[in-house]
Amino acid sequence: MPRIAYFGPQGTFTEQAALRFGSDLVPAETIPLAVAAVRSGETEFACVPIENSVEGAVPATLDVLIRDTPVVAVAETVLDVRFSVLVRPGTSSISTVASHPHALAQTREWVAANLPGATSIATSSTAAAAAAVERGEFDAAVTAPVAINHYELDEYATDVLDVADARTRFLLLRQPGELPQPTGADRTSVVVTTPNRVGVLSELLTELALRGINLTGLESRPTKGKLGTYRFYIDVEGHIAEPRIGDALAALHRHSHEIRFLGSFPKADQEPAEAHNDEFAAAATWVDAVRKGERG
Ligand SMILES: O=C(O)C(=O)C[C@]1(C(=O)O)C=C[C@@H](O)C=C1
Repeated sequence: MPRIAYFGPQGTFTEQAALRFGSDLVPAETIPLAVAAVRSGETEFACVPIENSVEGAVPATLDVLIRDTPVVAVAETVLDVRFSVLVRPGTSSISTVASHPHALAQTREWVAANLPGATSIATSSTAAAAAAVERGEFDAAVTAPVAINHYELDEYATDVLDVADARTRFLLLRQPGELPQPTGADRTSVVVTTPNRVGVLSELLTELALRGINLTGLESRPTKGKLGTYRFYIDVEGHIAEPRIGDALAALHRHSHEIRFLGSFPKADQEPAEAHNDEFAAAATWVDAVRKGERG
């Protein structure tokens, strides 16, 4: 049974996501530590959050994907996000509310309306906030609903959320190896650093558009070097095994200083991509025949 390091401690949303991939779970205190477990070979996989429909990309995950030796995503899953507010039994007044910054951001209006005057405090994860409340450090924690099973706390409120239908997407990462088979509904992810000149980003995107490739995500993060220099994280529909995707990635390689492949894997929604692969295959067959002098 492969071991999966996950962004913990026990009771995080990420633990819920990781349980969809396996049951031999190893909690890590931070996202970098979860990924470090894969890089060192301590676990085969790591499960980490990558983006939330309300708060956007998870910067800690973007940053760790580009550091050190490569890791690639082999699967993803999407969880509906709904928070619980947990308190120590007998709590009568709440003046501090702790949670992961993404969770605090998604419940800001609820906290302002229901716990006026309470101070929000950021913790490393939602479950770390529950543990801190249990220890008496804060009055309340904004957590995943499953956290109630792991900590000696009471539910003060459930189904807490400012924006309905919030979702978080999680990746299952491992060291590079054999790629998952294409399914017809895949996502491919790369990160590139480009030369700093006019139009370079539009050139990258044009390479995708010309091949009928649907962009599903574009994020930038500072290179942490010179001010104003960025890396671009590009997600597209399709699998590197498809000629048009392979061709587009080769074009991105030509346009960039650095490129790192972050995986081709089945999309959680399994909605087939509009691939036009038959047209690309027919065109390649025609070029091949022309080269051989068999067609005009
Ligand atoms: O702290 C957790 O429970 C997590 O799994 C992290 C995380 C996130 O990074 O966005 C996951 C889902 C929620 O949006 C809030 C926090």
